Amino acid sequence: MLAVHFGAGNIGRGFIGNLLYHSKYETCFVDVNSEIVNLLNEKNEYRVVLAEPTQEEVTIKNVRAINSASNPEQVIAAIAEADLVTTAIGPNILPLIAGLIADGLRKRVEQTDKPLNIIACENMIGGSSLLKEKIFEKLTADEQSQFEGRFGFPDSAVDRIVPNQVNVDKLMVKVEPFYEWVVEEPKIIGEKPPVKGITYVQELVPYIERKLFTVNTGHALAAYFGYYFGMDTINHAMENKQILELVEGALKESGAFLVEKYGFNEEEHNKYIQKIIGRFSNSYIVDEVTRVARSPIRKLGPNDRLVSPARQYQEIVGKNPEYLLKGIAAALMYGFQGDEEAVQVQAAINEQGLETTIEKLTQLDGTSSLVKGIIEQYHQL
Ligand SMILES: NC(=O)C1=CN([C@@H]2O[C@H](COP(=O)(O)OP(=O)(O)OC[C@H]3O[C@@H](n4cnc5c(N)ncnc54)[C@H](O)[C@@H]3O)[C@@H](O)[C@H]2O)C=CC1
Ligand SMILES: O=P(O)(O)OC[C@H]1O[C@](O)(CO)[C@@H](O)[C@@H]1O
Repeated sequence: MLAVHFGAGNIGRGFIGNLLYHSKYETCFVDVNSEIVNLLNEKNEYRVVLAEPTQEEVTIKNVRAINSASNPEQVIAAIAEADLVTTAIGPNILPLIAGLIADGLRKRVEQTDKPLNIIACENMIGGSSLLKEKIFEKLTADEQSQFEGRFGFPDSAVDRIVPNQVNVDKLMVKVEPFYEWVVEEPKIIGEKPPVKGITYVQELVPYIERKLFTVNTGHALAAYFGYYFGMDTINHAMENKQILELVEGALKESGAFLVEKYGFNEEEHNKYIQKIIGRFSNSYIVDEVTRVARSPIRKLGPNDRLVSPARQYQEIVGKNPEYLLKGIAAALMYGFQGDEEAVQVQAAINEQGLETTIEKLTQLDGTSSLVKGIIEQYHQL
């Protein structure tokens, strides 16, 4: 079985590639980083090390790679033959690979009528659906109806913390032991990809909201408050009592609406929160706050990990959240010069003012109590 995976980065090698290998796939990575592509083709294997006391190590074999910038025709040929296509490249990059995938699918229909599933493994709601939309924009109406029944784009939720790392062995990747990959079954076309480690569910939304608004909300808050209080890494931030309380406070707020909305068991959900806080505090992982805080414009978006839980808390619980709004304020203050989006946010606040910037980024109404609450928290910080 052949899997074509876009993005040979942390999640690509450390998580998805790992599961694909253990499920007997040959994995063809597609990336634009020529160093990583060349190394993968030279070695055809790499190591994954677990960030825990045992430092257990596995060797992932049966891998190769294609540089899509220089060899797009090879990517097209690989998609035409693939049994599964996956991505872990970042939400902002998905639209950029849509044309190449569309060409691959065109070639495939000339060669075979075998169905294919394309699964985006990104930190976002509806990643595969977005990729489908962008691919379908490239197609004629006839192609759209032909592709509709043949290619599935099930959405998915992926959870595994893999920090940025510089290792002597450049292919080696250190990952936390925990992982979860949930895929929506109804949108699969043909047989379910037999990947050991995928949990197939009938309805993904509760899983992805629980994950995004707990793991990613808490992580982002640890990063934004960590940066605000001058911390370098997430586990150092979590050692700070004040930050721990702020993160726990926000997760109790997101938990309150998640439990109400989806009927999760409250006690189980509290255990889930504590488990996640434990994962953030893993001292075997050196995860810089600037990685977890990256791309604040994306993270301040209306459907992302900060604004969506704040809005849903207000709608479902019936009052303004406190910690989530404080977290949004901390994200607005994030001024790391090495992050282009952080620089843009600071410039927007200086040039257009706080309220207009909040409105533009979050798409919340400037007169709403949520925006007023964010402004109040911003001035208190
Ligand atoms: N690192 C983590 O702990 C987690 C990350 N994620 C999500 O997984 C996705 C990937 O994140 P990471 O692996 O951490 O990022 P990363 O930066 O380590 O890897 C991304 C890879 O995509 C490649 N890439 C960029 N543009 C490309 C293009 N046009 N075509 C092909 N490849 C391209 C890059 O060269 C890089 O190797 C993101 O959506 C992230 O939110 C999800 C869960 C956990
Ligand atoms: O990858 P994003 O969306 O920038 O979010 C940052 C953080 O969220 C996580 O992916 C957790 O799932 C972190 O490991 C991580 O990097």
